[in-house]
Amino acid sequence: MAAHLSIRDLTCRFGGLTALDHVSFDVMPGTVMGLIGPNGAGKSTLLNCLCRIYQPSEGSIRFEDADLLQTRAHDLCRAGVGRTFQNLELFGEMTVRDNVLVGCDFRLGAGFWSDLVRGPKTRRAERQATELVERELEALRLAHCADSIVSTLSFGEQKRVELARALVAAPRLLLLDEPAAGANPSETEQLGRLIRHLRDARGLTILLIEHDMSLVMDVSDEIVVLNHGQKIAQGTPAEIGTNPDVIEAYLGEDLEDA
Ligand SMILES: Nc1ncnc2c1ncn2[C@@H]1O[C@H](COP(=O)(O)OP(=O)(O)OP(=O)(O)O)[C@@H](O)[C@H]1O
Repeated sequence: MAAHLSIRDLTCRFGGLTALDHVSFDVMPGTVMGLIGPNGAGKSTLLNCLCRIYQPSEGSIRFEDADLLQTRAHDLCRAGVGRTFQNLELFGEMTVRDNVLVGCDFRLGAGFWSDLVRGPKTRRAERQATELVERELEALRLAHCADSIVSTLSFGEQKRVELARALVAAPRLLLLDEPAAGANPSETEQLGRLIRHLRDARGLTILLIEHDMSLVMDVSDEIVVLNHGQKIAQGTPAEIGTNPDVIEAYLGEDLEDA
């Protein structure tokens, strides 16, 4: 089976600092790849290269048939790549429903002239968007608070709003940037179930960047470990949990208990 996401020799330098050093790995369709590493390992840099925020110095990133390095940041959604953010990037004073509706923007635009006069195409697109949003709110157990102002919700609910907004755009690759940061243990457990559901029921390919080792070990099919910008290991959670190089890199953190 061909890889869904293929990263080859990805290298990113900031002046004299090599934040990513010839990192290569593949993510297979419909699997969860965990990306871990101690602070400063290069995880965010890799995500920023994927999201076209940083321009790597060398290497390639292919997703399906596309060269992602030729894709502009604002076209990633159209290319099938969705993401959530480490620090929630929501419109705090808007309702849950309106926040999620924002995610439909590219998918259902009817065109400038139709939108201007609110023609039939635009009205059809609006109906479709409403249906999509309601479906996603239901799926993510947010229907009960659809009309609530986002900033009044719990942290876990806000995380689900962000996820719903990414999902209405029907991504095929989902990038999750520390989704468990700030979540309590029960929210993290729910998140794990949700990630597995997105993989198993929707067939999404997921790249999960996460510090919470219990979540990564729980949901990942495979894990890539970075340290000082280099890939030091790749394998199943069981292999990674007992890998001496990984344990060495995480000295002080108990991987086996995670
Ligand atoms: N825009 C930048 N300019 C200069 N250096 C940067 C920049 N972004 C990241 N770095 C450096 O690159 C290295 C990797 O950082 P990065 O944020 O990718 O690590 P990380 O694994 O995400 O760490 P953390 O888990 O702490 O978020 C660090 O030494 C960091 O200081």
